[in-house]
Amino acid sequence: MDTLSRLEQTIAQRRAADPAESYVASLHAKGLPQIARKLGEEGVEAAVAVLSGSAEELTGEAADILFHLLVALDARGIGFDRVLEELDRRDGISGIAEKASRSA
Ligand SMILES: N=c1c2ncn([C@@H]3O[C@H](COP(=O)(O)OP(=O)(O)OP(=O)(O)O)[C@@H](O)[C@H]3O)c2ncn1[C@@H]1O[C@H](COP(=O)(O)O)[C@@H](O)[C@H]1O
Repeated sequence: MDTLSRLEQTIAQRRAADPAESYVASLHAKGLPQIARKLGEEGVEAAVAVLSGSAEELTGEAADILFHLLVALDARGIGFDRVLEELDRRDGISGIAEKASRSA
């Protein structure tokens, strides 16, 4: 099993754990707004690391954002396979051409 699939499974298992013992459960206990807030925070931290962080710092922030994205998707009942399907659907469609087709 690949790393993201394993993490997705772990997150789903930890959702209903004791919030005192599980960070995933503690996020759920605080609710969707907190899950969304953490994802936003991690996004900003990753963006800052792109501009001024070391390779190590950016790697850590990238891991944080993937973790918090998986927690958010799980909270909304959306499997990561759906995201991968969407990326597969976009495969070979230039972002420039796609944008132009929207304004046509
Ligand atoms: N990959 C992660 C992971 N990445 C980051 N984090 C946590 O995410 C939090 C990041 O938030 P911050 O850096 O903002 O730190 P903070 O200020 O302490 O956080 P808040 O109190 O603001 O939420 C930290 O507490 C990290 O420990 C993670 N927590 C858990 N996992 C995975 O999830 C699994 C289940 O974790 P538990 O639910 O804790 O058992 C673990 O086995 C890991 O595989």
